[in-house]
Amino acid sequence: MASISINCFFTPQALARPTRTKKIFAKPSNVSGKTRNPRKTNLHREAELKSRGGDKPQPVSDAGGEATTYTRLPPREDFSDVSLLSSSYLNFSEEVKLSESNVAGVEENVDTLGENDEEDKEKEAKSDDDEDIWGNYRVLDVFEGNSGLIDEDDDDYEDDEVFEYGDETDVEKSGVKDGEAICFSGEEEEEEEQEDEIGVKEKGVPAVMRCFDRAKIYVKAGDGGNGVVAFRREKFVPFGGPSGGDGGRGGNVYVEVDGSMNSLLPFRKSVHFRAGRGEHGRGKMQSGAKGVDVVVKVAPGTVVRQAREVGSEAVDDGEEEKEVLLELLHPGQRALVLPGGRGGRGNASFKSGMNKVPRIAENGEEGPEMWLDLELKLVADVGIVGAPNAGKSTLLSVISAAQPTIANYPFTTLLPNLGVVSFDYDSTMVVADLPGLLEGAHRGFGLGHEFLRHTERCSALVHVVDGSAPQPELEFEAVRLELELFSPEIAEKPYVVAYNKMDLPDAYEKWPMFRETLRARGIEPFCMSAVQRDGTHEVISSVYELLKKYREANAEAKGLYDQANENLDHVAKKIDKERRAAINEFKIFRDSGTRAWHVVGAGLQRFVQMTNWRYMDSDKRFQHVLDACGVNKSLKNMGVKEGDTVIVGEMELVWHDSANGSSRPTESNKTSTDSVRWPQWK
Ligand SMILES: Nc1nc2c(ncn2[C@@H]2O[C@H](COP(=O)(O)OP(=O)(O)OP(=O)(O)O)[C@@H](O)[C@H]2O)c(=O)[nH]1
Ligand SMILES: [Mg+2]
Repeated sequence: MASISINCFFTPQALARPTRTKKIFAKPSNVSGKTRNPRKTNLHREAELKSRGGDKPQPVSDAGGEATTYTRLPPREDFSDVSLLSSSYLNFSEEVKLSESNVAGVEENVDTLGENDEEDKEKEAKSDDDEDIWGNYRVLDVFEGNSGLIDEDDDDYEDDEVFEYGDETDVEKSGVKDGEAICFSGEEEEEEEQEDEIGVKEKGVPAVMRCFDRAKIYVKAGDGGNGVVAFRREKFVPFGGPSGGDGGRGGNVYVEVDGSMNSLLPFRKSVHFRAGRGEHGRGKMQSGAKGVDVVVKVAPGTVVRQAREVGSEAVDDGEEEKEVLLELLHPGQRALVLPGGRGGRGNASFKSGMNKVPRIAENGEEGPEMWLDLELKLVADVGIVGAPNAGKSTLLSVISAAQPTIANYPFTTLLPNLGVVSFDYDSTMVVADLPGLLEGAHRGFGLGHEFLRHTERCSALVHVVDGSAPQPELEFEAVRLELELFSPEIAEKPYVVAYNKMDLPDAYEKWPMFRETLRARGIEPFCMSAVQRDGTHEVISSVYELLKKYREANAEAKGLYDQANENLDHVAKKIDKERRAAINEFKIFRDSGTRAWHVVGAGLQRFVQMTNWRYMDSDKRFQHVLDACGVNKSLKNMGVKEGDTVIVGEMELVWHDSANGSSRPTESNKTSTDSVRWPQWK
């Protein structure tokens, strides 16, 4: 702490604010507001200098240059917004089970839900930040007796008024009870965007049919609970020492494969998944409980990618690179996607030989958040492809217990149907009946294109040809060509050709010709009448043989694949690593528009977020850390001047040069705006 008295001080200006109401609630994250977000002003940055090595020596300010003081600017937001506080009871927790009820009735709900309702719900959810307020309030209670330094003025009562958020009506309205994870339903802004993205291809398809195999969801891990400052007070135990417990860890977000799901349709209703936040620490060395995890259930065959944040200012260049995070194929597979935020340390953790009475505690770390793109690729062994109306669904209905819609017009099948074909007790295969393919399908004509990617996972294909078509050979060629154009990998898969509708005289007559044409190409076609169940067994036996060969050939590779994917927590590990960046890795920019200095670094940002400004020692620690990690020095080298705005993480401060070394806030400032209820720092 010696460096503080010599050099720089960051003194939250909130200390100089006339009432203590806002001071108590002031959160650094709210101080800078959205427009102050350093990331958003990157475009206007004039200079970019790295903290180490790349610093350009700049003339140091004349005024003093020795001692400096930072002063925090007052927050702009109104913290007495009762609507925000109303949801501070929300405890997000418990597993999210995507029940069937989510699926049912989507069609009606999607159209009728008002946008305003959704916005309101989103606001309520976002205000879970206000749990800090709740936590702080409880901390204050602990120290009610030590209030020698407290202003019991009217403002305090205002505080209390603000805290009358036991208005459970709002909570009830939101439909969220304690111990429940939160999912919002209906059409969302991001959902609209999602539809826009694929709307071009899927124009004319009913809303409920769209996106069933693609979804965009928002996941957020729970914030850590706050640590508290407390001291042991007991009869006959003088100087009991610090006893503030640590906050609990926030809940994790998992993605798990649910074997009973076969589409991503439930995500049209439920987009947001938030894990519960950790409980705050308490006196008597009691640590807070861990937040409850959220498990997002997906269908087997779901590919998870990181999505571009909805509303982000990133230039949308259409096919932006999306990293595949996970491929979840087998029921029961579970991946940790987002780890919960760390709990803040209580003052017991800060006890040291030098400081036996620490009056400092940390906020819990904010849980990471992310938008995820989910894409479902069916895990079928065999795919039935062919032109529209060829009899694909009829074939599936005959060989399995599936009951797809069958009708005498093209595009009866809009979504793939799955059926299980069993020859014996242990010889089964999953067969998918796909929507018909048209010429130009690879360019997006018709419906089949959207679903062709499902065949990427199939081991073999059955190509059904409509024998009653004017020229079955041409129809066969056209579909083959589409497959090849869409993906050479699909075209290389082993396949069986089934010439259908042999019961019709027309088809029967064309059969010899068709067979000869294909034989000339080295393909031995099968003929059948799906309606009459003639010849279907041969077709299916033949494709099963292909499948067996494929399975045998891939048995070894599959074993290796499963082993490699046993631990699916790599996403969380990566995120954790990014968040735990060293505190002395930062960059300093100067915004050309606002002329503010931005100090940007993941480690620093996390430090600022976890600093609880209500405790006096936090200021000291903050200044000490900024000094120790070289921020002050770098700023001075770059030519920061008296009165300049400096934004560190999400904290906005004003740089003050001072001629004398003791530029702490005056005593009067401290007492008039004091907000702490424990022994004053001397
Ligand atoms: N006569 C006769 N009609 C058949 C046969 N197989 C299917 N059909 C008829 O052909 C029509 C289309 O059958 P679907 O099974 O719906 O054809 P599909 O290939 O699934 O068609 P889409 O889903 O639209 O691509 C229906 O009217 C069936 O009854 C058959 O072997 N003989
Ligand atoms: Mg069909």
